[in-house]
Amino acid sequence: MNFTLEKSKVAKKSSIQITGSKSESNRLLLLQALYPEIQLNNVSNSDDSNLMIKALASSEEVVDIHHAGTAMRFLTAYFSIQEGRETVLTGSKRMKERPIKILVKALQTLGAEISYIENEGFPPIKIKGKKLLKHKVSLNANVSSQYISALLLIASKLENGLELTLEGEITSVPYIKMTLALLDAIGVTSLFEGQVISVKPNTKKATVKSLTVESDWSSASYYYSIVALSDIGTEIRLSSYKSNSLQGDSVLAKIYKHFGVSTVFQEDTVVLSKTESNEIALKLDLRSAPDIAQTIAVTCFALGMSCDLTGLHTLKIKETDRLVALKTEIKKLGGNIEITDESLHLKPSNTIKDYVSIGTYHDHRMAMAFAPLALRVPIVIEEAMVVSKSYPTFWDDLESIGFQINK
Ligand SMILES: O=C(O)C1=C[C@@H](OP(=O)(O)O)[C@@H](O)[C@H](O)C1
Ligand SMILES: C=C(OP(=O)(O)O)C(=O)O
Repeated sequence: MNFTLEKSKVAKKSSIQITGSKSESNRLLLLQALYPEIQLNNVSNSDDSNLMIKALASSEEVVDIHHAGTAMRFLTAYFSIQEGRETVLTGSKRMKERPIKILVKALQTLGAEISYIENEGFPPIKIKGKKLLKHKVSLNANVSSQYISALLLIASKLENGLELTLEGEITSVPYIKMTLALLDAIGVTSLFEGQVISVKPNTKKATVKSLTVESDWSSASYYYSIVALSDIGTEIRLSSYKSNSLQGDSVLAKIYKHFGVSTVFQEDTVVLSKTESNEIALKLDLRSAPDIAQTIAVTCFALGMSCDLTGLHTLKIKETDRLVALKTEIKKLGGNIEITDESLHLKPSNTIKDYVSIGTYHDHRMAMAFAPLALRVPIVIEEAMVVSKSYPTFWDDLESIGFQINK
């Protein structure tokens, strides 16, 4: 269903409760399957986390994880060590286009039995779970960090642990560090030095009984954009966040200073407020925070700023080719935008066309990144419920702060 967002204005002060990080939740859900004594609080209510919960509880042969990339990658590793179990792991049409060969090859090197059902290198795959006896493997680290996290998550349950050698430039590094920090939190020892990560085997129980997931910073990005496009003095409070986050997207606090958004932590609440800003151009390398590229590009466009974003090589294999999708939709709005295989360049423009119908391409972040434009012009968001992949209550939350949405 398409939603029309009339030109809106947000309340001067408002509060939003976002649920747990999808990335932290999907890691911890897998770790909970390996260490059942762990209890989790504030787990993400996203479709992707619900699919992860369902998949881990399923005893069916076919497990369908729809659009959930982390679930696809993490479960490939998980089912590889479920001795005696045969699983077919499949997903949506787009999932069948998202590469998985680097991970499958690494698992096969460790001894896993995995075969391709349709196209070599892509889901669906058939996994015969068994004990993996090898512990050393090298893999290309420049395509997706999810392959590395997947291996690290099962590493402590391998007989000799794991020694991973990362080849090439390591992409999305904070997500790898998040995985290692969560392993550390349950008592698993690891070391990340240069291009090598090693994880010790662990036959003991987890050293903690319960863990609380921090709320999702990628979801917070849309409120950063909303505050950036609002009047000076506008304030939005988001809970439950930490200043020492494991999520790389918490770099938003630093980045949005360029747009006049200040971030203050008050206990577990983060307070965003709009202040003066005179910046007219932004240059950023986003290889550590790819999921906020769409939000930032749209904020710059709305503010009539020029922007050069680099380090975007992973965007082509996400829910859609996000570089092409951004170019197509920003051009429809009247923007002057160019892209390469790893970058995006936006020239300043001072008009935005109204009632443009924004295509979302089965990508939650296309819908959410363009929504703040309703603070400038009326806009239509196609297939608006795609947001449920990471943030099911997004539209209700936007209405609660003043957005006028015709559903
Ligand atoms: O490990 C994770 O939770 C994620 C890693 C990133 O993927 P890449 O490493 O493929 O860039 C990110 O884009 C994705 O949304 C979540
Ligand atoms: C890329 C994303 O998710 P995934 O790779 O897990 O599908 C995302 O949430 O932006």
